[in-house]
Amino acid sequence: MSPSPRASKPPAEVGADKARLRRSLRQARAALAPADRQDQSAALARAVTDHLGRTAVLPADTAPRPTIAAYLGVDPEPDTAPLLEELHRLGYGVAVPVCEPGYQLSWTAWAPGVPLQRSVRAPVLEPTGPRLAFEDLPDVALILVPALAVDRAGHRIGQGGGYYDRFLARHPLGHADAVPRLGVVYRSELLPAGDVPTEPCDQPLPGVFTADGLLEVGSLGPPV
Ligand SMILES: Nc1nc2c(c(=O)[nH]1)N(C=O)[C@@H](CNc1ccc(C(=O)N[C@@H](CCC(=O)O)C(=O)O)cc1)CN2
Ligand SMILES: Nc1ncnc2c1ncn2[C@@H]1O[C@H](COP(=O)(O)OP(=O)(O)OP(=O)(O)O)[C@@H](O)[C@H]1O
Repeated sequence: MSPSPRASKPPAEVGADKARLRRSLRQARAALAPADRQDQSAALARAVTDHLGRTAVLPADTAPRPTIAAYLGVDPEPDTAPLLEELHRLGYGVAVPVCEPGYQLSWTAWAPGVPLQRSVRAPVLEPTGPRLAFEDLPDVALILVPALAVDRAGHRIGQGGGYYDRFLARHPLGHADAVPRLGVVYRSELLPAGDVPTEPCDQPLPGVFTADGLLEVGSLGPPV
């Protein structure tokens, strides 16, 4: 009997499919005009802060606002600097990831002007300040997840380290302690459902921000 088209592929084949898709997504991302990237980054910042304004249960004015677990976008990723600055201005705590051995993430506080250094493990910038376990961040309201693309089923493909899959697997969606997590991509990186190859360890996202706003997976349109 021939395998059904929906039968799961061997892991090595999925890995090769992901590597191919990553290559073409990186090329397409690098080919976006800088002005387009900048416009979309500004619109992404508005999309995230609009969403928080609608959904966050804000404590009294005197209390600190919750923490947003964000990241520092590195060219040609969406530039998250305008977003991080606005979150800080609004009084949110902002934390960004630090790459640790074994593809683990720790977290460190970000504020405008904090000293940054290039990670020894990945081509990203990280604040030099004290590192915290995620569990020690105060009151995290949202995890913003970097991605090269997200499909309309909520499947994400990232840079290939598996950092976020490992991290999110510690607080899987549906568990009582799961913190909301939403992807961040350029418009062209929101793909038809099924276009992102998946492995069992991939952590799905319940939604994704583009420059057009938040798309929740339940409302991402008909299956393709
Ligand atoms: N801004 C940002 N920070 C992040 C992530 C991210 O995706 N974006 N990560 C998300 O997990 C972690 C870092 N992981 C990364 C792993 C690899 C590459 C990367 O670009 N690697 C190679 C490509 C190698 C190849 O061609 O296969 C490179 O040097 O270009 C980037 C980030 C934590 N911090
Ligand atoms: N929970 C996990 N435990 C062990 N290995 C894992 C886990 N999650 C992912 N991996 C492994 O990490 C590698 C990279 O995973 P994947 O291709 O999904 O990366 P990615 O999501 O694109 O990267 P990133 O999260 O760093 O942006 C794969 O070999 C995958 O099997």
